[in-house]
Amino acid sequence: MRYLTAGESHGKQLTTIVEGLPARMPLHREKIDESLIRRQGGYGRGRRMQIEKDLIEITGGVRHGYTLGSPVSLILHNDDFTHWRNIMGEDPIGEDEEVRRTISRPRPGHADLNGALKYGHRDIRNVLERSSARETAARVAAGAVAKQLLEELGINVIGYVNTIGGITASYDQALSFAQRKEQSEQSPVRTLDKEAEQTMMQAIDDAKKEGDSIGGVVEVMVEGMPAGVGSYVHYDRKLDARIGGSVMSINAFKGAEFGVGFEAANLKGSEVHDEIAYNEKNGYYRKSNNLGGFEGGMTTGMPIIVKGVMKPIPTLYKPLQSVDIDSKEPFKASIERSDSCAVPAAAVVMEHVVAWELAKAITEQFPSDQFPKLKQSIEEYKEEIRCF
Ligand SMILES: Cc1cc2nc3c(=O)[nH]c(=O)nc-3n(C[C@H](O)[C@H](O)[C@H](O)COP(=O)(O)O)c2cc1C
Ligand SMILES: C=C(O[C@@H]1CC(C(=O)O)=C[C@@H](OP(=O)(O)O)[C@H]1O)C(=O)O
Repeated sequence: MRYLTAGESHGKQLTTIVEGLPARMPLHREKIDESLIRRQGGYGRGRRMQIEKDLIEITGGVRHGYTLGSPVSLILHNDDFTHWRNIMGEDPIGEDEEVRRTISRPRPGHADLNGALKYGHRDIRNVLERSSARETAARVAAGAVAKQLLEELGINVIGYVNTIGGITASYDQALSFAQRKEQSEQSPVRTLDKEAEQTMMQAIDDAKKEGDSIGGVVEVMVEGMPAGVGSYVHYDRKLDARIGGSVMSINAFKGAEFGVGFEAANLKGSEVHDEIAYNEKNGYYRKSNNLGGFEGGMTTGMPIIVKGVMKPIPTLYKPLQSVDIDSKEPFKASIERSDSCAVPAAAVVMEHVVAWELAKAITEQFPSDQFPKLKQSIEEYKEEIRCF
């Protein structure tokens, strides 16, 4: 499976083309919409999210609620385009001053300066339109398709907030998938810790008041993945590495860790490695899950626990020092309308990029032209490893 996205933040629409999905898989548009609406929410977002109402239009690859095996094409209209028609239209510009006004003061922390240098854009708008995290809506659409494939196979994925602006949620590690899902969905900051929620919201308000921004950590939990998905034989088939790369590809994400992650550096082997046990009902299982569901680039069959760290949003209402690329004079960076904290929204994005990588690995490993055969093959594999 693979997908491509196209579209600018204030352009007409975002397009996602998903290729390689099994044929005859049920696909519900409403479930994609649910994911998109969840991504739009979360405390700390700016005014743009009040303008957009992200709903998907399926324009190919699906008939009467089932995939055909042909590419699935998903369209997401940018409602804000009506305000940007002059600035973002594809036709050559005329003499209108308003249209020709360009952005020449790159924001530290965004893609502005590097993108301008790389593509030779003197108008930084040509960079920021595509580097904007608006594109994560198109990625969530692809992930929502992947989630439907996984759900049909009994695999569930949920993302929630672990830390915002230095405030870390504390919660019982034994919380079930269903509890994590319910609690995160009820929380305005999508955390599992009711007490930390208020302090997190206060931290977002404080940052906003100061014209500043804050980041955080999000966590994704996956239940129901059978052991042995992924591979140890080549770097590019190690599933934890693929997930890590995908998490890092989310705008503003700076790192990923599985299970105890970086803390492993401070622990002994006996404190890290998850002892192996067996019972007839479930087959092999681990007595702990310190490694977050991966060994040797393959799933262990334990829940996958992966964290991603998001830096603070680069656009600041109290802008940082920058250099105007026209005059070369020092200036304050340009101020674009912005979120002050997008960590809760990013939890939904990460949930969907992880889901994509899992669905992709499954369709590579099992026969996947026809969805009923894929489902049957996974059932047989689960039984095989239970008795192994
Ligand atoms: C959901 C989400 C919303 C974001 N909103 C903004 C925003 O409003 N303003 C901003 O400057 N950056 C925002 N970002 C972060 C930038 O898109 C990101 O920092 C930029 O693309 C540069 O890429 P890098 O940080 O990965 O290096 C957001 C990121 C995510 C995931
Ligand atoms: C549009 C989205 O996020 C945008 C991501 C973003 C950025 O620089 O990454 C900047 C802001 O764009 P705007 O200036 O239009 O308000 C965010 O709103 C979205 O998440 O759908």
